Amino acid sequence: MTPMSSISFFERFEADILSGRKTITLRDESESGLVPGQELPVVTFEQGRWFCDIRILAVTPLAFSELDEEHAQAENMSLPELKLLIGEIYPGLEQLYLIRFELLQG
Ligand SMILES: CC(=O)Nc1ccn([C@@H]2O[C@H](CO)[C@@H](O)[C@H]2O)c(=O)n1
Repeated sequence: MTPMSSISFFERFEADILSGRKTITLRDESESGLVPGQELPVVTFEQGRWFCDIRILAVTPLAFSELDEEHAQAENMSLPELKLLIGEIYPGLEQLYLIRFELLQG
């Protein structure tokens, strides 16, 4: 599988990522090949516009049913909001991957 050379986020999460309020993302298997220690550029999903670089800290399988308050807090939202959002992005998908990351400075 070709390694991912960038990761995209919906533009509406840009401010949360840049402020350090959002430190995880939940993705499907197609984006689970990231490796701890890997540094990569972050672009908007809508325009492909670069807005920061991140370092991957961990990639862990996580079932939708295991989502808890701690995950929601790391997403800077409530648990019901997070579950609704995941259900919209990945309808019916149980097997998610939790990707922890840190923001790299300038
Ligand atoms: C193409 C594609 O899937 N793009 C995605 C997928 C997910 N996410 C965010 O990650 C968290 C958990 O899913 C939530 O904050 C989501 O909004 C995102 O920004 N962009």
